[in-house]
Amino acid sequence: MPVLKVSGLKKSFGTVHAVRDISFAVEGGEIFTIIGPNGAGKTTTLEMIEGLLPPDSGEIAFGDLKWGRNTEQIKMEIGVQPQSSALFDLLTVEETLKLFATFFTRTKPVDEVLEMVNLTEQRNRHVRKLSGGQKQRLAIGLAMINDPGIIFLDEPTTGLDPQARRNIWDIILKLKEIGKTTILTTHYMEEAEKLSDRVCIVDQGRVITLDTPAALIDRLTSEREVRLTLTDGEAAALATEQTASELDTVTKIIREGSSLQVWTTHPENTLYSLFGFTKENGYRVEQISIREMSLEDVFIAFTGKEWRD
Ligand SMILES: Nc1ncnc2c1ncn2[C@@H]1O[C@H](COP(=O)(O)OP(=O)(O)OP(=O)(O)O)[C@@H](O)[C@H]1O
Repeated sequence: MPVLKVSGLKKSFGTVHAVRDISFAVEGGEIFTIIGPNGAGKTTTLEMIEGLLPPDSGEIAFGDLKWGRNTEQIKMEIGVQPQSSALFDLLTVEETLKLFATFFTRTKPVDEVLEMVNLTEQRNRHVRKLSGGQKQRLAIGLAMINDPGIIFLDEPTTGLDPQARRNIWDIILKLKEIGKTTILTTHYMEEAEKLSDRVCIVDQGRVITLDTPAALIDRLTSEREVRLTLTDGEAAALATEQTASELDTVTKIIREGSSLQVWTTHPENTLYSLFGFTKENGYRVEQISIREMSLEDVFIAFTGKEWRD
């Protein structure tokens, strides 16, 4: 049984349809990531699931538990990372954790939480003195203070530098190691690809597609981009372009000077044919590569939009 099942969620604000139709199920222990462009409805979806915002319609079930009927039990089972702007500047890290611990009957020892989010050394530091990354780690610590099974992290790495982002990734992976379920939203494609067991792409309030990062990428790999650069200049590249355009497996070619980008359904066969041609004509190939597909390509293919962080 999934630990969370969401069916047909809808939410409008006046005339804005923030969430039009969102359904998915999350299995225990997975890192489940919702990605989508600005305004796609990610935060609205999370807030409905977290019980902070009532949906206009749709169902949210944590196993057998539902908001309204089992509100107190659900609050014990989930951890929500507060916006770091909601932290109290004049409290220390430890005081903040202890304060949040008073909201719950069951709590994880503060020392363990400090250790998990790597803030043991900063335990006596005031919140206002923390770096952006440290504040975010504290916010994640607050989400785990009641030792929940399911943790919601809404864009935990937005605005952080690459090292601070990686520190947060380590915490998310540690949570997985100890069997927690994490539901994450992010703007960063690389992050979704690296961390997620499954990725749900949302756009305009709807689920566009949902699968493992590898499976999503596989769906696109029927076509690959082969790049080659010839040492013998533009004329050689032109002739090679002509040959490539006659191959059945080639769907698109872009030539810039002596470099070619060739999209093909069969990269190996295409390369054999092109190498045959260049060898026959005495052209030398300086560089060659087959580009790896990324989750970013999947996003563009499914939404028709360029990805911007
Ligand atoms: N309280 C609100 N009142 C009115 N409109 C809202 C409210 N909250 C969200 N919206 C609108 O609903 C849409 C979805 O917003 P939401 O914040 O859920 O998207 P998001 O995917 O989380 O975006 P971002 O990546 O920018 O955080 C947007 O058009 C937003 O302006």
